Amino acid sequence: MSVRIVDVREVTKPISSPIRNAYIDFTKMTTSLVAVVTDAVRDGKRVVGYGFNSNGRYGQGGLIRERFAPRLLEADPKTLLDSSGGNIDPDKAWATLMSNEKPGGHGERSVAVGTIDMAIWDAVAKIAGKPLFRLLAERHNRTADPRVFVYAAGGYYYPGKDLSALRGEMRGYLDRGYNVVKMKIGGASIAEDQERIEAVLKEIGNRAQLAVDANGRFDLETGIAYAKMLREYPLFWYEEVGDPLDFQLQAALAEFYPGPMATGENLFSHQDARNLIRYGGMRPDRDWLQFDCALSYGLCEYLRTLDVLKTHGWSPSRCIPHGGHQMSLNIAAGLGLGGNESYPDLFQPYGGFPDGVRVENGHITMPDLPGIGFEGKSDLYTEMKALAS
Ligand SMILES: O=C([O-])CC(=O)C(=O)O
Ligand SMILES: [Mg+2]
Repeated sequence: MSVRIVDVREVTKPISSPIRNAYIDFTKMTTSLVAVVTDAVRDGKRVVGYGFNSNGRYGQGGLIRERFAPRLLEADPKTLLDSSGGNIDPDKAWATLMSNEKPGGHGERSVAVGTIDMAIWDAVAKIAGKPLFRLLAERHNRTADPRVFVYAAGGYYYPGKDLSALRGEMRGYLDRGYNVVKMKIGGASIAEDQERIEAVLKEIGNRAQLAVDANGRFDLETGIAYAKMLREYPLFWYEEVGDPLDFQLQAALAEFYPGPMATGENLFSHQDARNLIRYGGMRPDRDWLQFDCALSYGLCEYLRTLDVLKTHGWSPSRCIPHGGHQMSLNIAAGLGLGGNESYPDLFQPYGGFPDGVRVENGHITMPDLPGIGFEGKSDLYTEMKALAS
């Protein structure tokens, strides 16, 4: 039985909150929600794949509706099929989306394509009748591991938030089963940030580790000043110190920071990822890579990024993607990434886990739901269904 994409729908939704990192506030943040409607039927229901983009970049309604969705809908349906003819080939769909696009200049376009790519993979796994993580493991001759490390990201600057509120937030994450928590730095003076870090470390004691995230705010001098302060603490990582494309800054920083560094959430292509690995001084024995497929041309591109890493001696287990969505949970469980971010109280209903999934010892276990598993998260699925119906 042949399959066809009959519609691609997009709606832009708010994911706003009054939080602030060192670079932006999220008072006007939005996301694009996409439905790829097929004519396939499984369990008596039409198969619809869903996707959305991660926080930090805004909804991509214009690009999706005007440029990318029409390419998919105008393509000869046969050119999008796999060799069996019974399912969509995500790489063929991806090539169609990217037809007549020049190389370079990754950003915004990569978010739009990543969002549609998520919906296509969801549809492909649903048509195959499998969880996406199991489909990926099979296609890559691996054994899926449904148990995935997750950490709690938060610790934002927030109007009126004092140290006791910050400590309370972190205590809440430990009570929910996390053993790594993350907080923002670089949005206050170094003395004030040090006070915030010490307050959190006192709160979490030896029950958890702390990661800190500067969101690309620092120049080299400030990044080094913070490195000298931070290296006195046993941190899980020091994240995104300077501009995402300033590989020389990242490499210079390694000389002042022996502990783990993390970066990559604002690199949007395998070529940019390769430049980070070539020139950024990142160390495969301790550092972490945070490329987020939902911002960077999707899973088809992420697979190319993983190939780049392999060529340069990096294990997929050094990747813990940004974004806190179920797509990266599937990639982690299927392809052996080191884990995934999560934001326990933010960006709902898009982030998080299917209903009933609990964090235990810093890990979740993926339920066996067809596709990415969105149908298992009722608040999210309510929004998705409204778009498709
Ligand atoms: O605050 C943000 O933009 C999100 C972020 O950096 C992260 O989750 O690492
Ligand atoms: Mg970050």
